Amino acid sequence: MLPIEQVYEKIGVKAEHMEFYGRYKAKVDDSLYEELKNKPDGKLVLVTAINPTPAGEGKTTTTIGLSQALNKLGKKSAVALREPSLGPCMGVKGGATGGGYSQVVPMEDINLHFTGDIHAITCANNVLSSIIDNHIQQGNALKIDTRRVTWKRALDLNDRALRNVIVGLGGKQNGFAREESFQITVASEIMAIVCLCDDLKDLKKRLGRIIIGYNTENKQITAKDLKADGAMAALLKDAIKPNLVQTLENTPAVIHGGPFANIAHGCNSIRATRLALKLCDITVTEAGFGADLGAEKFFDIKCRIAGLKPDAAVLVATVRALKYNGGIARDNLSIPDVEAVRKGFVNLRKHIENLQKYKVPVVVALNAFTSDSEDEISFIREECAKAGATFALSEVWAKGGEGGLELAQKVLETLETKTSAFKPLYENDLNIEEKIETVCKQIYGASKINYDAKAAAEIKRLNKTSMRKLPVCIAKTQYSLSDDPSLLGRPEGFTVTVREARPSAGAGFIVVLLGDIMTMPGLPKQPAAEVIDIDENGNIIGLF
Ligand SMILES: Nc1ncnc2c1ncn2[C@@H]1O[C@H](COP(=O)(O)OP(=O)(O)O)[C@@H](O)[C@H]1O
Ligand SMILES: O=COP(=O)(O)O
Ligand SMILES: [Mg+2]
Repeated sequence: MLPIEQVYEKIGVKAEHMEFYGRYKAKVDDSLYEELKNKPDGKLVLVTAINPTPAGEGKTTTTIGLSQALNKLGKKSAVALREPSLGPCMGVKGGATGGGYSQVVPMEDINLHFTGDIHAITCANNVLSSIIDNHIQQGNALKIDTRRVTWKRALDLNDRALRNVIVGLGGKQNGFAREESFQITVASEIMAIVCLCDDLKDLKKRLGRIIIGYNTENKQITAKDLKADGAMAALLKDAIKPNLVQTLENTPAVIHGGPFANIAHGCNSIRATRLALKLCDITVTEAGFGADLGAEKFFDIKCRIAGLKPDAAVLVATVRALKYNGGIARDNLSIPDVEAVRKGFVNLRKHIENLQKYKVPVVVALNAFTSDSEDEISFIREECAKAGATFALSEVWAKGGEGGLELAQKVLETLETKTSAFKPLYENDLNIEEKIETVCKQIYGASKINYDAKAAAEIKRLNKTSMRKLPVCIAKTQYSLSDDPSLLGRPEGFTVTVREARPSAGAGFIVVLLGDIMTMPGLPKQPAAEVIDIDENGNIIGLF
């Protein structure tokens, strides 16, 4: 690693703009963006993927490798990534710093506590919870209905035992007993607000707008009603500043905000992306899980709110995920099987069609695994050609930037020869059901949408308020285009069920939960935590 100021001096960032967190990490405050804001933006490339296996298909790895390759070709390129959550780190997927020779470093720091942003977001979330319960204990002047507190406590871990708890037990001195639920911090509305706010002033306004629940006269109660917005903003003073680190090839990596894309909007912060666009020719960013989740939310929420216009999209596919979508069990995904690849190819084709609906040029990147066979790779290359999709084989995991030259050249060609006519999928003036229907039918391929009674009533109520014009943020399984994780490939003619709808008035979208999606994941049978350790020299081992 190079001392972090040496990495950023190359793209014009002076040390005086940087707040150092050791030699290899820094934060940057608004003064740098203020100096650069009249500069023209560089190009914006989104990296998304087909529906993944539980291990993930290499979007973050490809994002990093592509940017390294673009730098090798003499372009000034940076990555804009999300921060890892401790949930997956200790759970199934592990960290979120890429892999192989395409990683951001120092990976142990970034994957664990980084610069404390997610801890600060957890505290801001929970100071609001403590103020709510204290308000009720101290006479409840706002007449908060303790059965209708919608605000949840947060913790950045996978802990199913916290999904449904009771707080306030133990008698009068401990407050009023009520049902409570924890969500993982990356699903918190505070995380979304940090990712979508323009600056400190906007952050505070958004925090004040958070709806924490309703009172006994059915009036919605906000964080501002409880005078909590100031303290929350104070706790987030540093968390709203983007983090600067580097890749294994010493190229710039701006990392900030960490919402998942299944239970939240899945994109890194607007502030980090805007900054990267001023600092370099090509910003490569990513959005979580498959294009039905991360890319849809990147386009219809982040780009809409920020006025960003993506210039190209890289759609990551893997032989293993195509076979998984072709019906092969997880344990057999390394066995060559062109027939299974052919069957699963329908998923890739659907995502190509979906991305074309946003009028953004697409490049398919096949993220090569050592277990891939020549026949499987050739089949995918030929089928992409038949589908008229630009294709590149990416070996960035095994070779770093060197392995991404074909992909970088295809992306550069696309940027030079194809124009993006990006447009969100739906207009703000549709009502909430119409927005849900547009995404579910056009992107997922659903033929019918069912609404649980409670969700239908809440949507009916929201349509009568100014929140009718907000975009929807659909939470559903990442494994299937539908809301049923067992329906792989390209399911058609299916029905999805809206279980819950709730306003994130601060973030500026309506959260819509489909199927059995939960906002507090659980740990698996063998959590990654079991293989993480620290040796006598203080080196962390087992983190991946
Ligand atoms: N080509 C590859 N070969 C082997 N492992 C890979 C490859 N690409 C990614 N991985 C690993 O797969 C996991 C998921 O990669 P990641 O880039 O985090 O995917 P995503 O961002 O799509 O979830 C990581 O552990 C990463 O190291
Ligand atoms: O929200 C999920 O992000 P990844 O797909 O990068 O794990
Ligand atoms: Mg990722």
